[in-house]
Amino acid sequence: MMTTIGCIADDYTGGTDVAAGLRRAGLRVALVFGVPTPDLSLPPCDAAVVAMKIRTAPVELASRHVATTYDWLTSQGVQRYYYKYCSTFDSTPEGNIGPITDLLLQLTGMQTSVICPSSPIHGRTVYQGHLFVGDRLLSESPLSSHPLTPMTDPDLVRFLGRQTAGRVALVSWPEVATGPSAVRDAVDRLDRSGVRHVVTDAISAGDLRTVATAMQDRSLLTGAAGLAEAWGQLVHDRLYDGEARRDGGAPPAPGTAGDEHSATLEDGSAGDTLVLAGSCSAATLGQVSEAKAAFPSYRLDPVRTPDPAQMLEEARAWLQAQASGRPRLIYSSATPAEREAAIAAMGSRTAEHLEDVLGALAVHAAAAGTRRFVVAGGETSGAVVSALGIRQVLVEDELEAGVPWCTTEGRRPLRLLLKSGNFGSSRLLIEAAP
Ligand SMILES: Nc1ncnc2c1ncn2[C@@H]1O[C@H](COP(=O)(O)OP(=O)(O)OP(=O)(O)O)[C@@H](O)[C@H]1O
Ligand SMILES: O=C(O)[C@@H](O)C(=O)CO
Repeated sequence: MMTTIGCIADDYTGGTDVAAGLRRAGLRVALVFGVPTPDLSLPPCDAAVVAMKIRTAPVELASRHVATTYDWLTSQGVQRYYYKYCSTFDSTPEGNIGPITDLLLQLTGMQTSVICPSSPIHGRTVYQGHLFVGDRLLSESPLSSHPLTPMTDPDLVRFLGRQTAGRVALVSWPEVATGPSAVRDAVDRLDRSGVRHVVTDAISAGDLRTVATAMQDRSLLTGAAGLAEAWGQLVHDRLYDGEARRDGGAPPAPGTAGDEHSATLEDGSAGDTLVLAGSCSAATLGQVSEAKAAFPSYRLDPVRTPDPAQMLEEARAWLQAQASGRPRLIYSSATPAEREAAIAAMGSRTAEHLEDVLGALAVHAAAAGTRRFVVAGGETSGAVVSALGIRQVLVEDELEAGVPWCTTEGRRPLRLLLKSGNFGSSRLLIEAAP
């Protein structure tokens, strides 16, 4: 079986989100965490997602990781590439969306790419080049106070223009509404005039389908999970001509069936769930507040304990004192004012320290027998998954849109739910930890 789409996601929850979208499109999806090493090979799948931790990495480092990943995907037979960034375009004026797209254009030999973060299933839409979160402009949404990538400019053409030397232009909604050939003609025209990045409006799943149809034969598309799902549907229809979309379709693990994995875990340790929250998004803060009322919780508070080693020690002692077989929550999630106080107490590396502490706590819990981990936040998920040494997972059912369960291979699999900061209903953490 040929792997048709190779997707490079710039953070771990972005990886699970896009894997869920491709799976929803009916494709068999493999999900790899971190820069793949040459010894790693893909299981049979239609689409492969490599989830990386490069959203806020220095441009040079992120570019190196992407080039290595691109080569690896190519060595696995991939011929079409998707660069998945956040549906809220999380990045800084320095990068990395512009520089990484430029690099992938160069590697694929393409002149232009579409830039389409629209993901209506999550309430993200792009109109006249402006990114909306629900009914608010990006700059008026809670993303404007994100701890790592505060998004204060909703104009994607202008904002991306700061990240790249390439020309950026817009294909606006009236052209998208006209249909795939109008979009194709508009992009071709811009292509000929030297434009490298074409922001495309899209306010509905139908618009994404139009953009995907127009661009489906290109070697490189970029966007959030929405465009990937639309592209995945076209690929599915081509690969499985006339077949109904299968419900999911994770690739089978060598020697075991995914369902057996789930059954073992559900039988033995469903209650023994550790919830780790590092996301400070509005959605996560609401979910943490509900979860705190439902099961034992512990707050990592840099103001109370500014020394990271001591913070880890105290949290580990708390964890050890909890009865096993019950959900537990450890969180650093905080409001903007609390974060400011945290940074004043712990210093400029506060975010990194907190990620490290949460990762170390996951390792500690796994050694003590916990098999289910629920993690809130992309960077936080990256830290936890790396600390646990997880390289590859099967993508299974979504608990909520864009939040799928993932299962590791092997005799004692771990179940992971990696939740994007802004995703999910207020009860998501409770639903995830029965
Ligand atoms: N109390 C705190 N003070 C300062 N920084 C914090 C605090 N708690 C968490 N952080 C940091 O904030 C960052 C949150 O980013 P993360 O990607 O995990 O969540 P998110 O951005 O909401 O999620 P996503 O990327 O999925 O949208 C992490 O680096 C985390 O360590
Ligand atoms: O696109 C999104 O909003 C998410 O998949 C994400 O990238 C969160 O980090």
